[in-house]
Parts: sequence; structure tokens; C-alpha cells
Amino acid sequence: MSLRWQPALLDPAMGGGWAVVHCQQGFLCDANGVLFPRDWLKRLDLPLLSEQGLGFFDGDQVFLMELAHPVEVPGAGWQGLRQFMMHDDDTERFRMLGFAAQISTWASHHRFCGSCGNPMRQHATERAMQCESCGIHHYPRISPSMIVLVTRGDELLLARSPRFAPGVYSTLAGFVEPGESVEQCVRREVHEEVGVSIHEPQYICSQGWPFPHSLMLGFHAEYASGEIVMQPEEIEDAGWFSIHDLPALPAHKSIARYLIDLYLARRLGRTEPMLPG
Ligand SMILES: NC(=O)c1ccc[n+]([C@@H]2O[C@H](COP(=O)([O-])OP(=O)(O)OC[C@H]3O[C@@H](n4cnc5c(N)ncnc54)[C@H](O)[C@@H]3O)[C@@H](O)[C@H]2O)c1
Ligand SMILES: [Mg+2]
Ligand SMILES: [Zn+2]
Repeated sequence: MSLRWQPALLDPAMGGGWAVVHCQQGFLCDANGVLFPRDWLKRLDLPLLSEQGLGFFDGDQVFLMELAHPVEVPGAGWQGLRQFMMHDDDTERFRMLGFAAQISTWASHHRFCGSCGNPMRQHATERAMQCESCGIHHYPRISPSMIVLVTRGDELLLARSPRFAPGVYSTLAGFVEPGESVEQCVRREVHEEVGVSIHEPQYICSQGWPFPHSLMLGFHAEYASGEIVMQPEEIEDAGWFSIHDLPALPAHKSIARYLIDLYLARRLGRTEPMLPG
């Protein structure tokens, strides 16, 4: 299957092509979508912070134009990446926007060298920012994170963070620490967040999660021992939920929901879900 979205290193000094326009408010979009003719955009007086070559969508060159602040463009508006994820069924377009958002975050956070403080510039042959003075490279930042569904027969251990939409319960998640294996991270995070011990976690699948730069590594683990003790800052509520009486769950496009739906399908003999993206 050929994918409509293919990342590639394109030189932003080249003219032509299409561009996605991004700022802290999200992406510019109009009735035709998120791709605008780049030469047309260049004629508008946009507060351009930087440009990056992103890759090819449907075979056409796509660049990122990063703005310092949102501007009014007649007939167009700004939409956040989460809205595209929730309301857009074009997964290839979401993959492109997720990539663009991660490149945008990384590039705008690496305008100056963290080592010597001088300006950074784009590397000519790699997706990297390079210091003009000391030569140090910074590659796009990806943060590995584990996400795990803990089960006990017909019961799922689900929890809610204060950041979640009201009523929604999800699987446990957390960032991998330096020097730790993902499996060690799963056991540590489960113990920190809800105080229980688990049997050896089984890897299921992964999902790139551009909010802002996580790589979710999804696991299933069977409960081993312990009572639920919630970590006060991270977990607002946690409990065992019967597969026949579940609370509101995360969005279908998340790996959290996939892990839950996969377990339900296997337990109840239903068709297995498809991992989104
Ligand atoms: N796709 C999904 O289904 C799904 C579901 C749940 C969580 N997530 C993502 O998983 C990631 C981790 O989940 P969490 O928020 O529960 O993490 P967590 O339990 O490790 O705690 C979050 C806290 O970690 C710290 N932190 C932030 N960025 C960090 C980094 N890069 N490295 C180390 N620590 C950092 C902050 O103090 C933050 O409040 C987040 O990006 C979240 O958006 C994705
Ligand atoms: Mg967590
Ligand atoms: Zn430097």
C-alpha cells in the first residue's frame, strides 16, 4: 500500500510547492483543507518565524511555514491538532499534520544553541538543527512513553488524571526515564500511580503521539498483587471496572482505547479493532 504522506528532507530555499501554516493556535485551514500554494502565501505579509521542508503529500512537495503569532487570512481559520485528530477521518492528513507539529515544536525550541547560546541553523543533509558556532546537532525530540492496560480476569484497572474530560477513565501511562527499559518503566509507573504489582508486561503495539512528541509503547499486563493506592498529583481516581460496566473511555483514535477494545474483543470473542494511524 502506498502512503499518501511521505516525510522527506526538502530544502526550504526552493520555491513552489504547498505549505501548511502553523502557529501556537494550530494550523491554518479553509474549505479546501490545510495545504496552501506556497508562492501565494509568500505574497501575504505573514509573520514568518521559519520554514522547513516536510515531505510529499499525494506526490506534491509540502513545506511548513511557522508563524510568530496567528493572523487573519480571509476565508480561513485556525484549528488545533487535537481537533484534526478527533474530527478528521483522513488519517494520512493527520499523520502529516502530526509530523509538522512535532517538527514545528522542535525547530522553534532550538533556534538557539543550548550549549553556547549562538543561533542554530537547519542542517543541509539531515533533519537536524546545527549550531553555527560550536557545531552541536539537535535532532527532533521524541519521548518514549509506556501505556498499559492492567487486567484481572473480567476487570480492567482504569484511572483518571485531572487533565481528562469529565467522567473519562483510561489506561495508565508515563514517560520512560533515562537508563530504564520500557518494561521497567511499565512496572515503575504502575506502582507509582496506583500502587499495585503486575506480572511481566506483554508488548502489543505502538503509536506516534504528537502531543507534543511522545512515542506510545502499548502493553498489556496481568495484575499480580496489592491494593490500589493513588498517586495524589497524577491520579484523581482509579478503580477496577467490570468489562460489562465500563465508564466513559478515551477517544477511538487513541492507543489507550485500542488496548481496551482489543482486550474486550479477545475476552468476549468479538472482532478485533484496528489500531488507528
Ligand atoms: N495516545 C494515548 O492513548 C495516550 C493516553 C494516555 C497518555 N498519553 C500520553 O502519554 C504521555 C505520558 O503520559 P502521562 O502524562 O501520564 O506521563 P507521566 O505519568 O510520566 O506524568 C506526566 C508528568 O511527567 C512530566 N513530564 C512531561 N514531559 C516529560 C518528558 N518528556 N519526560 C519525562 N517527564 C515528563 C511532567 O511533570 C508531567 O506532568 C503523555 O504525552 C500523554 O499525552 C497518550
Ligand atoms: Mg501518567
Ligand atoms: Zn553552540
